[in-house]
Amino acid sequence: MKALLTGITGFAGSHMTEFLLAKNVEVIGTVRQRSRMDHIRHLLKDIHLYDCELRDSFSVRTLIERVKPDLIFHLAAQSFVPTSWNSPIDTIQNNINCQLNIFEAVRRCGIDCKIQIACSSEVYGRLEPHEIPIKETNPLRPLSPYAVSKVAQDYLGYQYHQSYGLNVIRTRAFNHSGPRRGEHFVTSNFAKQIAQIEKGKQPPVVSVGNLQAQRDFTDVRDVVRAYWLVLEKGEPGECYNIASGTSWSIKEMLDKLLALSTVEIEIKEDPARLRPSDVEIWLGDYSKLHAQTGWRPEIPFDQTLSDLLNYWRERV
Ligand SMILES: Nc1nc2c(ncn2[C@@H]2O[C@H](COP(=O)(O)OP(=O)(O)O[C@H]3O[C@H](CO)[C@@H](O)[C@H](O)[C@@H]3O)[C@@H](O)[C@H]2O)c(=O)[nH]1
Repeated sequence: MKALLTGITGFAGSHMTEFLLAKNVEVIGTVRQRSRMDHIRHLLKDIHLYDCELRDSFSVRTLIERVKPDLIFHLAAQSFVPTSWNSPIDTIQNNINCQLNIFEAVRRCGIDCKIQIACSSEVYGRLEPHEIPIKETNPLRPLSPYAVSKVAQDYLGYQYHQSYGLNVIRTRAFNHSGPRRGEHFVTSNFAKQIAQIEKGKQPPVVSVGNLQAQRDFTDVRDVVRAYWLVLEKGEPGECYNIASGTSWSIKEMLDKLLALSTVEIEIKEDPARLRPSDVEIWLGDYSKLHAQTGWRPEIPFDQTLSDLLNYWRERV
C-alpha cells in the first residue's frame, strides 16, 4: 500500500511517517526547496521524497498521476493562528489552493484513493456554554483567518465528496503536542523557554500570552493513529473530532511544565503574545470517532509534556 503525505517534514507529518513505516506502508512525501529535513532525517532511507509546490496545480497533478497513491494524508498547511492575522491572504490562499489542487488532480486523473484532510477544531470558533463538549454537529463560527481557511478546507472536502464521490474524510483535531512541536505553539514555546532557562541561556522569566484560554490537548502520536483509523474505518464524506475530552487552562499547562523543572522561574505577560480574538475554551467530544473506529487517546498529557520538555533539553 502506498501513502502520499503532504507536510511530511512537519510536526504531524514526521510522526505520521513513523506510524506508517511501522505498518509497512510505502511512504511518499512532498517537499519544497526550502523544506527543513530535521524532523525526518532519521527516516530518509525508508521514504521517497518528491519536489512539489502544492500551490502549483501542474506540479501536483504530475505527482499524483505518477505516484497513484492508495492513501493521501493532506497535512501541509499554514497552521499558526497568529500568522493568519498578520497576512490573512497568504493563509487563506495557501490552505485552500493546495487542497483544491490535490482534489482536482485526484478527480481529473481518476485515481481511486482515500484522502484524509487535516481540518481543525478552530472551525467551531465562538461557542455557547451549552455547546461544550463540542460535537461535529456544532455550528461553525470561526474567529480567525486561519479558522476561516480551515472551514473552507472542511466544506470543500464535503462538497467534493457530494459532487464527485471523492473518498474524502475530514478530521477536526483539537490542539496536539509532543516532541518536534513547532516552537511558536504554546506548549513547545513554554517548554523551550524553560529548557533555555535551565541551561542559563535565558533569564529565569517565561514570557506568556493569554493564560486563561482552555485547550483540549492530545498527544500527536495518538492523533496520527486517528488519521490512519479514519481512512481504514471511517465513513467517506464524514468529519471526525480528534480530542482528549479534557480541557486544561494554558496556566495549568504551564504549571505542569514548571513542576517538571528544577529551577525557580517567574511568569511575565508579553502583550505582543495576545491575539485580537482568542477562542476561550476547547473541549472536544470524540465519541463519533470512537464509535466508528474504536479510537481513544492513550498517552496522558503529563507524558506528552515531559517528552516535549526532554526534546527541548536535548536541543537548546
Ligand atoms: N503560541 C502561543 N500561545 C499562547 C501563548 N500564551 C498563551 N497562549 C495561548 O495558548 C493557546 C494555544 O495557542 P497555540 O499553541 O498557538 O495553538 P492554537 O492557536 O490553539 O491553535 C492550534 O490548535 C488548533 C486546533 O485547535 C490547530 O488547528 C492550530 O493549527 C494550532 O495547532 C491560545 O489560546 C493562545 O492565546 C504564547 O506565548 N504563545
